Amino acid sequence: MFGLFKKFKDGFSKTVAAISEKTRGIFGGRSIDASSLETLEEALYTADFGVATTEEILTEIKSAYKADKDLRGQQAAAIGSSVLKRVLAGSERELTQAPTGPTVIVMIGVNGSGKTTTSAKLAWLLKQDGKSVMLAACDTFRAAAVEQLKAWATRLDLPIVASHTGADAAAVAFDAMQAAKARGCDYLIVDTAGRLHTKSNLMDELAKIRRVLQKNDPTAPHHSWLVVDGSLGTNSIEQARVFHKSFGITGLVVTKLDGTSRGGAIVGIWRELKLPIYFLGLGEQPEDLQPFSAENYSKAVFGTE
Ligand SMILES: Nc1nc2c(ncn2[C@@H]2O[C@H](COP(=O)(O)OP(=O)(O)OP(=O)(O)O)[C@@H](O)[C@H]2O)c(=O)[nH]1
Repeated sequence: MFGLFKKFKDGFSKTVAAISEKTRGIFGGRSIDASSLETLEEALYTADFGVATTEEILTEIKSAYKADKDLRGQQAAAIGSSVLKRVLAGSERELTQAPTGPTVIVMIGVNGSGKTTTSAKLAWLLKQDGKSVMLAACDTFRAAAVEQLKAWATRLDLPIVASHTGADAAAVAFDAMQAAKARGCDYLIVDTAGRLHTKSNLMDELAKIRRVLQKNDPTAPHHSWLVVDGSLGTNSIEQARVFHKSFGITGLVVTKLDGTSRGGAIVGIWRELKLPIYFLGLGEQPEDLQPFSAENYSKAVFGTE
């Protein structure tokens, strides 16, 4: 659904530029040599592909180079791209709808990771697909968060249940769930306050939100997604691990990849956590949330299309 290769290409342009600057455009067409292999290795580390993936890519390119001293940059890029696709096998997951009632998606993450923006973008995407969506403004902690989501709801013409800053987030979730059911909505997207996984009172709040959703539907929430700031690179892995342990994350959204040269981090995140990646944030506009595609990603970062 919705996948657009151009969005991936544009979204990862900083990562691609960083690799190509370092390697002086190795994938452009000229032949590979020992020194370009070395700079490629450096470039892959800089783009945050991590040790295991960088080694895997290099090993395969080196063995192709051994067999053919005239190996072209484009062939090396195709090898890199196919290694990525292999490593990322199983990482994509399409958003599915629950058999009955609203499918409830809860957005979780540390402060500023992009939860509010992602909630709005996802609602827009689903609306484009003909689904009815309701937003729940459960970030009652950050002063401007409720207004921010309300502004998105107005801009995108979406229903929203909101209260005031400081209100009980679980009470908002309860009301939103009832409203979504009463309206027969296909999806309910619950934005929550940013929190550090070390703050137990805020982690308790998440548990409470989950409990009140379950009062209305024992199978809810159907998705508990951790929204991860991709520009933090592999530093976000440990954070994700702890969230997963204490809350049971069912998937990831990786945001802000358009603003970073560390787009390789996605591979490390997948290798370490093995949590499905549903969507990527590749910009600030509604259409910049894209379903994760290992194929598009692999092609975009190695410029093989
Ligand atoms: N470039 C870019 N910016 C993004 C993306 N996603 C979010 N942002 C920006 O990141 C900033 C923080 O996003 P929010 O959605 O407010 O983050 P949040 O997680 O709701 O923040 P808290 O409620 O404080 O935890 C905003 O300025 C967003 O516009 C993205 O994919 N690309």
